[in-house]
Amino acid sequence: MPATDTLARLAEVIESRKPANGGDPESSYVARLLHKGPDAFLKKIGEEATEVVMAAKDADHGGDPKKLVGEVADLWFHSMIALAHYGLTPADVVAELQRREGLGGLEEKAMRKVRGREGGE
Ligand SMILES: N=c1c2ncn([C@@H]3O[C@H](COP(=O)(O)OP(=O)(O)OP(=O)(O)O)[C@@H](O)[C@H]3O)c2ncn1[C@@H]1O[C@H](COP(=O)(O)O)[C@@H](O)[C@H]1O
Repeated sequence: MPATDTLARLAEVIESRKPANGGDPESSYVARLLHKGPDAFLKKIGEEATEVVMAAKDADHGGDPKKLVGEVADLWFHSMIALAHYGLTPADVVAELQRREGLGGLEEKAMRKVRGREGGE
């Protein structure tokens, strides 16, 4: 099954947990975070990003690299709650990655610098 299908299905569940859609903070973790608002889920994103870094550093020191999978899943999941709150979907992120396909990071950085200079003239 394509990974994007899984992300789309999860996005639908998250959407259904919004307060406006009847999400119940008593019975749903997602509804609880959405009910608490951006400070709550943005804090979780910061924590999960730190855990990704820590899992990678552990792997550098002989730990199991597979632990990264769980930490990245937590980061993606909480980022998807933020996307939903701001009216965005994983499809928007995939579209952005598709737009970037074939455009090297160094090339893109050089283009930004040229645009910056032109903007400053
Ligand atoms: N993918 C996830 C998912 N990943 C992680 N989590 C929860 O995220 C929470 C935070 O993870 P932590 O490791 O930080 O746990 P913690 O230390 O208890 O954190 P705190 O909440 O206390 O800050 C945990 O309770 C996890 O169970 C998730 N909860 C839900 N989902 C998906 O969201 C769907 C809807 O969930 P509900 O809204 O809860 O029904 C589920 O069916 C799943 O598909």
